[in-house]
Amino acid sequence: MKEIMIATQNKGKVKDFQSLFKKYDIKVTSLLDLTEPVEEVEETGTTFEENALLKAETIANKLNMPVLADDSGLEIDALEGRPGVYSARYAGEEKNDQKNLHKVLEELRGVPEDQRSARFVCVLAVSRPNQDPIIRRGTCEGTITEGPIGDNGFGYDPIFKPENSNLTMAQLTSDQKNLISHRGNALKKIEDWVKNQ
Ligand SMILES: O=P(O)(O)OP(=O)(O)OP(=O)(O)OC[C@H]1O[C@@H](n2cnc3c(O)ncnc32)[C@H](O)[C@@H]1O
Ligand SMILES: [Mg+2]
Repeated sequence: MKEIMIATQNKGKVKDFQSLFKKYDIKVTSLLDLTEPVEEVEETGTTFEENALLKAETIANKLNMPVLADDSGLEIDALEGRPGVYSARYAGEEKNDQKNLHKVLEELRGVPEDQRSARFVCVLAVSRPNQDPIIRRGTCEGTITEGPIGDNGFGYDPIFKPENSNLTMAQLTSDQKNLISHRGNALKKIEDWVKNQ
């Protein structure tokens, strides 16, 4: 079976990719599968594109093989785009999903529904030896709920209601999420590369 290495340490992303890659018959491996753990790549960029490329290139050079990286986050209009590229560490260095989403809810307290618009963003970067990288962005528009609902997914899924849905992302199955998600939309744009693996 073909394999793709994803330069991530995030279990939620790995699960999303496992279900996204099912139809291509591709096995997903990630940094969590390596016998010798690699140090986390410092995300020093100010854009999703910069950080995705940084993660892909660093790990591709280290492992000397093609690598796919994902940099993603939540942009909230009422917060001028925050948490944005800082989504993973919004409430502190320890990267706690619960603390992050409660910080967002607190900051949006009292903001009416029609001003709670937001989008998930996912930038995928492919780095491969001796070839130019591929960088593509996918988004998913929606609104922020007033409290967390649902147990599926990860990160900000329990407080994000995709447009045209009465359910939060955390109430969808992983297949339902992937059909409409930022990650699914970005992956469609690199499908040619995926099929050639
Ligand atoms: O860098 P890697 O190792 O891939 O893992 P990470 O968790 O640090 O990932 P990012 O730097 O890309 O930060 C993205 C954060 O945005 C949030 N996020 C991204 N995709 C999401 C999704 O599909 N559902 C909910 N939250 C998501 C979540 O909080 C992530 O921790
Ligand atoms: Mg990260």
